[in-house]
Amino acid sequence: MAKYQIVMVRHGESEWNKLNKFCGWYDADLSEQGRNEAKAAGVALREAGYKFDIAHTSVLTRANKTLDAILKEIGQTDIPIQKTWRLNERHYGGLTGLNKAETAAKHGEEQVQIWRRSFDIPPPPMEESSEYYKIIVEDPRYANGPSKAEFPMFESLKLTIARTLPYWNDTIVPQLKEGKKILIAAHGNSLRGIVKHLDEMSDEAIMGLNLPTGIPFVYELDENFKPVVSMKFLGDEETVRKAIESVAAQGKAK
Ligand SMILES: O=C(O)[C@H](O)COP(=O)(O)O
Repeated sequence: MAKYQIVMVRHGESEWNKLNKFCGWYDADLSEQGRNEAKAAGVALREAGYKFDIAHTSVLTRANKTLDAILKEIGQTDIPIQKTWRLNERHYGGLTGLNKAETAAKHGEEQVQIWRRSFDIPPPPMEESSEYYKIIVEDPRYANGPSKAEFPMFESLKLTIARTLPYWNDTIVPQLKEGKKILIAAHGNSLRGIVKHLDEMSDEAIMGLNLPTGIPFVYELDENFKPVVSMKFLGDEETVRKAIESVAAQGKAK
């Protein structure tokens, strides 16, 4: 029997999703479509009657704004919001800012698929000479963490999970145990990490999972935090399928 329930949502389309660029820790804003998706996510949650006690999000604007739009739509802008770098998108290293289709044309679709979806093969590191290096490393939102030693220059999904899971275990699970109703607004790969953990997906199986932007999904968990209901999307099947396929297709050479 389900004891706990938690809702998660990947941010709406960002300006860099729209341009099909590897984004990672670059702080791209929502696109107009992304703002609409965030609002629609709020409408879906409102219509399904969801209410929350607390929300968690990354320190990146696209996730924060998605959360704000949802809370506005469900009339809950006053609930506590906890922001953490641990829910950030994976750091895309030296790929940050590159167009995914152009990268596939240059290095091959297979290589891009490995960079995007392999469990433990990381992208190349972000060099200090990158135009994004300082913008990210010196961003004041990281003043309280990650520490210099923890600050990533690239991340595989495995490395992403290694910094996301402690937050799940030490912050989110205790709140669920207290009976809190929780919403997480985060990113494709930080959420894939949580999904992999909850559904005990193999390193191979997780490669096939793409999360759509802006469509909330629900987990119902038993007393041992094992899913009774897994990844139930609040959207019609066809819309969800198409949104997932379009994320998967981002790595195809045109
Ligand atoms: O950081 C990014 O580029 C995306 O938000 C996630 O990208 P991916 O689907 O290529 O992993």
